[in-house]
Amino acid sequence: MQIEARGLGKRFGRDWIFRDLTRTFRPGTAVALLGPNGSGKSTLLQTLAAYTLPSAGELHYALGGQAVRPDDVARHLALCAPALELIEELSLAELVQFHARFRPLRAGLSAAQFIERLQLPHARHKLLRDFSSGMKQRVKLGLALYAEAPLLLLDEPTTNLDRAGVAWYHEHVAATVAGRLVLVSSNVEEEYAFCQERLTVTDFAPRR
Ligand SMILES: Nc1ncnc2c1ncn2[C@@H]1O[C@H](COP(=O)(O)OP(=O)(O)OP(=O)(O)O)[C@@H](O)[C@H]1O
Repeated sequence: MQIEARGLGKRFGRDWIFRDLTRTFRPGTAVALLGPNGSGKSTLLQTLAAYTLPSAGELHYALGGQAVRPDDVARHLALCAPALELIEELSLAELVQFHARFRPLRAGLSAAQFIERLQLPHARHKLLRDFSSGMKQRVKLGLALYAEAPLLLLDEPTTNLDRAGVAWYHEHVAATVAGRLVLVSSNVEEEYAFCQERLTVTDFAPRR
């Protein structure tokens, strides 16, 4: 997926979060969206993902050289974000099966192999509501990383992960990012260290 932002701006009420952002995000690139708490990283991520409308400027999307309408971008993206809820009433095996109906796993990857990659085979019949917060985060990340989607959005991806979980994240990011456009919203160096490009949201904050 390629995203071209021209003069992009977003405001809530009278407050501009960012303005005049012009940049092309190319496939095969990982971009870290940086800035302090409340600076607008998640808002920028959501705007680029066409989850929320920009207040100014234009966004153009393309896949394999073909234009993609903003309304259709959701079909091509995989997202892991703190606000994203898992269906707590399902077991892990049920969740993976359900999720794959809407966002298929990468070609050739079975549900059983996917659960192995999560290193959670012992928990396959456990209900999500009984998972620890770190286990849930690993599931959320895995579903995004191993989805067949050319746009990968990671918002604070190592939230709730311990050292082993962070090592797991690094290994599986390295295995899945090739060829995709990856946007990582973060304040934690180790979760975006793999990104070739950086964008600091406050560089586009209007002076108050
Ligand atoms: N729906 C909304 N309505 C009004 N203001 C909002 C809305 N969403 C976000 N904001 C405001 O926009 C600003 C940027 O918020 P955002 O969550 O994008 O920051 P962030 O850089 O991701 O923060 P953090 O590092 O704390 O996650 C904040 O001042 C926030 O209060």
